Amino acid sequence: MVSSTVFQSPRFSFSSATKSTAKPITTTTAAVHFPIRACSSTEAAGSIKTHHRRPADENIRDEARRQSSGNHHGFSAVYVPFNADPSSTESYSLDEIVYRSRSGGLLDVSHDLDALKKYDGQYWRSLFDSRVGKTTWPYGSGVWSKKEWVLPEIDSDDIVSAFEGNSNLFWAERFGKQFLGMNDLWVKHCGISHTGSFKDLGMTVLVSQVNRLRKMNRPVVGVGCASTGDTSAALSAYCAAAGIPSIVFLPANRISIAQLVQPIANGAFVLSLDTDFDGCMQLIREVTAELPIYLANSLNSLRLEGQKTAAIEILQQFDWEVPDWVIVPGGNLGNIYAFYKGFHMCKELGLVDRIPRLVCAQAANANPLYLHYKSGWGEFKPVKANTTFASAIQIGDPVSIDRAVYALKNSDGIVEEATEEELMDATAKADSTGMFICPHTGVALTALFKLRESGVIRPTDRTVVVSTAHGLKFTQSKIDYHSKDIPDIACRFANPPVQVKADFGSVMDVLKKYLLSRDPRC
Ligand SMILES: Cc1ncc(COP(=O)(O)O)c(C=O)c1O
Ligand SMILES: N[C@@H](CCOP(=O)(O)O)C(=O)O
Repeated sequence: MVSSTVFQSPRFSFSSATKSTAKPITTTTAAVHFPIRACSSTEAAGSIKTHHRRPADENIRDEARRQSSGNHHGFSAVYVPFNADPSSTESYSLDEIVYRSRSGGLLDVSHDLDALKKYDGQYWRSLFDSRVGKTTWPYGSGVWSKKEWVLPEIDSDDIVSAFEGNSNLFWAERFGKQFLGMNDLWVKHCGISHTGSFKDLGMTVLVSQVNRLRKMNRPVVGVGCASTGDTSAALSAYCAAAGIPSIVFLPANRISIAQLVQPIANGAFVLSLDTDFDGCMQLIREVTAELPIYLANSLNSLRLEGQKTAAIEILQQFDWEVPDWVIVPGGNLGNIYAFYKGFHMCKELGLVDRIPRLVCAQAANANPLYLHYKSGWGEFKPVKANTTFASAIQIGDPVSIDRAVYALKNSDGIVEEATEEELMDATAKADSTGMFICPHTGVALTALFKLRESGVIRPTDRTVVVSTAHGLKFTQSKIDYHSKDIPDIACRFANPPVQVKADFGSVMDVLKKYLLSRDPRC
């Protein structure tokens, strides 16, 4: 007999290749200068075997410092107004503390592409491939393995990293076949990461730059963010690792316990505010304009430099073949632009010859981008975001709206939405095939279901769904679903535990019934 009371049972503790003519970049691996040329990854791996272990009293940061060859290649980046008129000359050093352009618009980190183009696509592919899976500082990180494209001028010694990135690209074989008739469906597990979400990719870059600014005696006493949970978790962890004070503004009672406890445990100064995320965002912007607190939300374009590496990684994991679709759940809308930027840079610099079509997926309860798209990109109107199980994207007035629109227009993109029932059903279906995804990934999967049903995405299209956070951060939503404890939602795929008397006969009866129901011959 199935009963929701079994969730109190102690057994179910639910209740609680062309060679470049330019001089090669010298990168350090284990103990020697390792000139990376346009070589295959096998060649690179072969060289590693000859390396000696570093001296016992030296750590990997010391080793990188000793071997540092500096940035002799002239790679550089500056802030420029986002989507600026080509005639604009406005730009700022990344060592300035600036989040907005003179006209109040967004900024973008602009790389010296001419310098990067001195090396061809094969060169960059080989360089990036040669760094995967190593422990060399800082290239062991999936973000810093692309350092020349991220923050080319930062000293490796200033980098704060947990060797984030290099996340699993999972072939969703059974889910794709059973529910979607798809053969080439993949999930990029960005949530399998240091603090359990893709925010680590951006935060390693932002906190590293803050570390550099503080060493330069710039007025940065702490770093602050507004958060629906994941940004604050990443910020507090990276700041704690570097000994930098972090301050987080959280909307009271709107984030999961697992997310709340992360900044608390990492020693952040946590303000729980009686407002929603948009209210917190407004407050942190006002506060960072007055106090020496550096803004860590994705309004700060530094973050997106790290996040864009997930797109590069996807290409790399497909051996530099381009997928047809990439689906990303969207809230404050920095990430969809970060993906666009990563793909676009790879095309611009000759690593690939096209970019995938992007889909941004929103919860119907917090869908300002979807409404904007449906209006034919008319006038953008923020909304009051309602409660959603996808709580990290409960955002009504996204700061990166202009970036998202740009990314979608330039990738022949689509915006979809998911109701609460759709996103929870999609999550349960995915989990039933061995995943354990967060509700935001459920939003992205719902978009995929809809685009498959309408025939826009074809059965053979290579499709990547970006999973943005670890499912373990959102267990309460799964408990509610599998308890069938959600008003107005049928919870059709719930799988509650069965309460059964602790005697052999009762257990056998239940098991026989179950096995019969599962026997394909019956
Ligand atoms: C788990 C999760 N998924 C998706 C998003 C959306 O990312 P973005 O705000 O960059 O659109 C966020 C944060 O907003 C998040 O925390
Ligand atoms: N989901 C985010 C919301 C803030 O987004 P950000 O990318 O602008 O920091 C969070 O986890 O706080």
